[in-house]
Amino acid sequence: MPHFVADDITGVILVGGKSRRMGRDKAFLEVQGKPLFERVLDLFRECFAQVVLVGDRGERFADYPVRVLPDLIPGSSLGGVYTGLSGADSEWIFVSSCDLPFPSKSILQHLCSLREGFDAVVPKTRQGYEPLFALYSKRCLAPIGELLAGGECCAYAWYPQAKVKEVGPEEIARLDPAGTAFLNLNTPQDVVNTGGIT
Ligand SMILES: Nc1nc2c(ncn2[C@@H]2O[C@H](COP(=O)(O)OP(=O)(O)OP(=O)(O)O)[C@@H](O)[C@H]2O)c(=O)[nH]1
Repeated sequence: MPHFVADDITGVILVGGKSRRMGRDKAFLEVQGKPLFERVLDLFRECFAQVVLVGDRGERFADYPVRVLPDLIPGSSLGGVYTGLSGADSEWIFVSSCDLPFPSKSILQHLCSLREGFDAVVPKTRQGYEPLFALYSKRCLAPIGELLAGGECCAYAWYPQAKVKEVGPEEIARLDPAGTAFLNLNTPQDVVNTGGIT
């Protein structure tokens, strides 16, 4: 029997977007011999009973036995969160972007343990919110949908309309002493800076 962190949460990996700064599809950028999105996929499969990808050009993932949901509202990562929430069978989803080389299981577990009484659980480091490695319930659909319908796509502009639990910098630092959990790769220089990446 697998020991999931939670079998009532769907893991949602965002694989849309343009990868303009990277100049090539970030999802398939290899880190230590494995495509970036697959590193998150492996973690999510270990943690959650269901995992889906959200993004366009689903045929890119034909070799993987995973469901791909096309964006309902294309053009932003928040639209991807909205699609994940709409399409998931479960009340809760855990969202990750596909460009985190070192997604943290400790942070994931901690966030999941705090959801009781909240609509979303979101890390907040000294750099600000990390909405693309966070937990959302379907109660977030309405405020996110309203924001997107108004043409806005700021990932956290809807927080005042929901009960959002913030997990602050001290807690995050304790769970991620190396400080790599939210490192994401946006440019070829980011890849060089990270080192050890082929
Ligand atoms: N499903 C979906 N995911 C998206 C969309 N835009 C961005 N993402 C995802 O959100 C995460 C962060 O993406 P960004 O780095 O902000 O944007 P990007 O378009 O991938 O890259 P740039 O073109 O360089 O800004 C990545 O996992 C992307 O795959 C979108 O419109 N739909």
